[in-house]
Amino acid sequence: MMIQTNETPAPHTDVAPSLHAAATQDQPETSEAHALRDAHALLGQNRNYLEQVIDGMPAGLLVIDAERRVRSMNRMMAELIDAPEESASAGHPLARWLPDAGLAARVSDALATGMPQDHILVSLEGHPDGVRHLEFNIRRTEQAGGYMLLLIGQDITFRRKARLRLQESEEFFRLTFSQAAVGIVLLGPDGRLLRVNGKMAQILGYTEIELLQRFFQQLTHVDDLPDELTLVKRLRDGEISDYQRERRLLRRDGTPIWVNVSVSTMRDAYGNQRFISVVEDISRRKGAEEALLRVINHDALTGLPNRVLLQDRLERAIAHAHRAGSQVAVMFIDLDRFKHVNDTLGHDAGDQLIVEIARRLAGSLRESDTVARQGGDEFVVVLPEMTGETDAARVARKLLDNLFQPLLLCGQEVFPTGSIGIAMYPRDGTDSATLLKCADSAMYGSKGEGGNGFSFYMADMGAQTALHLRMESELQRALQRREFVLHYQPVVDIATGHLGGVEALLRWQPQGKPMVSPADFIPLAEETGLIVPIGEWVLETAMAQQVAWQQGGLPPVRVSVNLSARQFLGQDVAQRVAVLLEKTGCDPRALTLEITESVLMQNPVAATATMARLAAMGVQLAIDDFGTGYSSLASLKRFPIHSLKIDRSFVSDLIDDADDAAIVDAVIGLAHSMKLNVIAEGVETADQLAFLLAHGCDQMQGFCYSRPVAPDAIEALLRAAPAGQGQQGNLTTAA
Ligand SMILES: Nc1nc2c(ncn2[C@@H]2O[C@@H]3COP(=O)(O)O[C@H]4[C@@H](O)[C@H](n5cnc6c(=O)[nH]c(N)nc65)O[C@@H]4COP(=O)(O)O[C@H]3[C@H]2O)c(=O)[nH]1
Repeated sequence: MMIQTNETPAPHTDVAPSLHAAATQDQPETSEAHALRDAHALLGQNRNYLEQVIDGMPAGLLVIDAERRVRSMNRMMAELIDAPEESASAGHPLARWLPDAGLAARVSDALATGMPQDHILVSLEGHPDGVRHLEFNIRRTEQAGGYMLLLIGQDITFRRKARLRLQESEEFFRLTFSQAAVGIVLLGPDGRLLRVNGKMAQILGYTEIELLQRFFQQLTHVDDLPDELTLVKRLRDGEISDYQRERRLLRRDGTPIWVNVSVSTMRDAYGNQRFISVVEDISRRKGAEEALLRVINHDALTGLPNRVLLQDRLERAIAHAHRAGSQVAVMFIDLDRFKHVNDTLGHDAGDQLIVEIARRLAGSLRESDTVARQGGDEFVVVLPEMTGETDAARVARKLLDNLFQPLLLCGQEVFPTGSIGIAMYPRDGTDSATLLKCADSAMYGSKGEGGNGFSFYMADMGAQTALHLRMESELQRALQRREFVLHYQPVVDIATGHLGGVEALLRWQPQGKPMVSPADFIPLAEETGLIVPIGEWVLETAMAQQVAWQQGGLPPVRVSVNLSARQFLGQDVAQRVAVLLEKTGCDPRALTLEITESVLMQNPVAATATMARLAAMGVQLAIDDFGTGYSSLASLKRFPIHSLKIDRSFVSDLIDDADDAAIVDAVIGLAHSMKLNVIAEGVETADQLAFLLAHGCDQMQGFCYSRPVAPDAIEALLRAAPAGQGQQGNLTTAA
């Protein structure tokens, strides 16, 4: 640095030799000269010192005169403005090194006003490291009557870049925070929301301001709150530094929304503990997951849990009961005659019925109970926390009552009923598979008792189920092996004792085994659907027999055939009968079809239509087991029937029970008023016969006349007494 002073324009180096020369002459030095020499020496020292200080300054210093010419600059300034040697730059105009209009203007101001000029930014292009940013402060000094300006410059390139970068990153973070696709929340240790971004507000349906007045405790679903509070406490206590969970938060309208929250702990600039929570809306994924789970765990038709979910619920109920020392009831429910609905009214009606049954079952139970669709027309109910069988029986009764409500299917009124089997945990089993198996067996027990009821599992039911299964396959084989035969029971005109006809009754004679009663296998055949081919065989055989007797020269005999529920309601029976009449050549007027009263009442509309078609063909129709189905005689008016068969149970107590006698009497009277032929079943004694005769009953069947017998026994009877003119006889011994 060149220090230019006012006392002499010459550099100090010029002064020193002369002073030195004066001292070397052998002349005594005057005290003035001595003082002057000392002063010069001191001045030289000071100047050196000053030059060193100025050159060592961490700032650049540049001195210009009033003409804006560079008078001097320190080394730092030379470096900053990329000027050559200090001396080489002296005398050059300032603009040569700092061609900046802003600086020039401030220089003018400083010269003109003497006011300090600060924070003047100058950017110099062309530096090998890129643009260099300098900050100048200007001070005016007076020297030798003129003004000089001191320009103090600092390289702020790095600081400026750093600030720019800081600004950029602040802006970046501000944008990231406000425009992030995830919700971001800053929380205080008490759970108060201190900052939230727009996405968070959007997820929850609040404004950002509204959220800032809330605590996370208010925004968390009650089911998730305990876990959340535990985790926040652990964060606060420093046990963990972050956590991540799937949670339900509450939207402004109170609806829950699934989110994924990642919470971590941090300290703010003042050292306060804060939690930063990143919240991601996962409701769509959860929705898809839940939809998938529903598909996996629920029955598509009814929306009820399926067997997968049932298994889970049952196991939970068992585990809970195990802990609580309570009981669980498992109910297996099977609809009675469901296949019949499917067959007669079609699958849509079947589906409709299943949906309605599901609704009724679910509506009869508490939320803690489970009703699942096991498949087809089978449902399973799990009742946790039972105190015993009485509890379970009460629910079963309620279920049956609620099922048995009229339902319109394809314009027809249907009264659904079901059979319920009940197994109890822990008495009948301690695992889900055993309990389900027991309930299933018990259900078969209930079916065997005629349906529309419930049975508890009993230890030997497993054996019964196995027996049923065996019989089912044996029945199937029986048809192929021709193990079925028909026996015929005479129907006698009471007044004359003449043979009025015969009833065909099925017998199963398995090879090498005792004969099986139809009462033992018809319900099973009905349940499994085997009754359809078996019934078809019966019809065809009975018709063929009727024709054979007639072709054998015997007088025409009326043959009655029993039609099962499934046969009558489940297939186009009129069409089948027509085909068989045609095939066998049987006269329709010689055929009576017997339908039980309960079958008629199951679906009166369909029954009327079928009966009308049969009657139009000339076939006669009889109501079997009358009195057991609770229908009134008046309700039979609409059916085109010819005969009424009074159930055996009324006839058997006729003599001892005045009520039964009154009923039989009333039935005979009313039936006659409706021009119906009355047949009494199961007449075993002469007293019963006498009563019936006295009360005008038309016909009878019973052991007192004949048991059901093989066809040749009937043939013998017919030969002895032609139909219509038959004589009283006793064929009982032939049975
Ligand atoms: N105790 C007593 N019983 C008498 C007397 N007279 C007749 N019986 C019995 O009463 C039943 C009358 O037939 P059902 O009421 O139609 O009752 C029938 C009928 O509902 C059904 N069934 C029999 N054959 C067929 C058939 O071919 N098709 C269908 N669908 N069901 C049949 O099986 C039931 C029982 O048939 P079965 O065992 O042959 O029993 C017959 C017959 O043997 C009597 O004086 N005293």
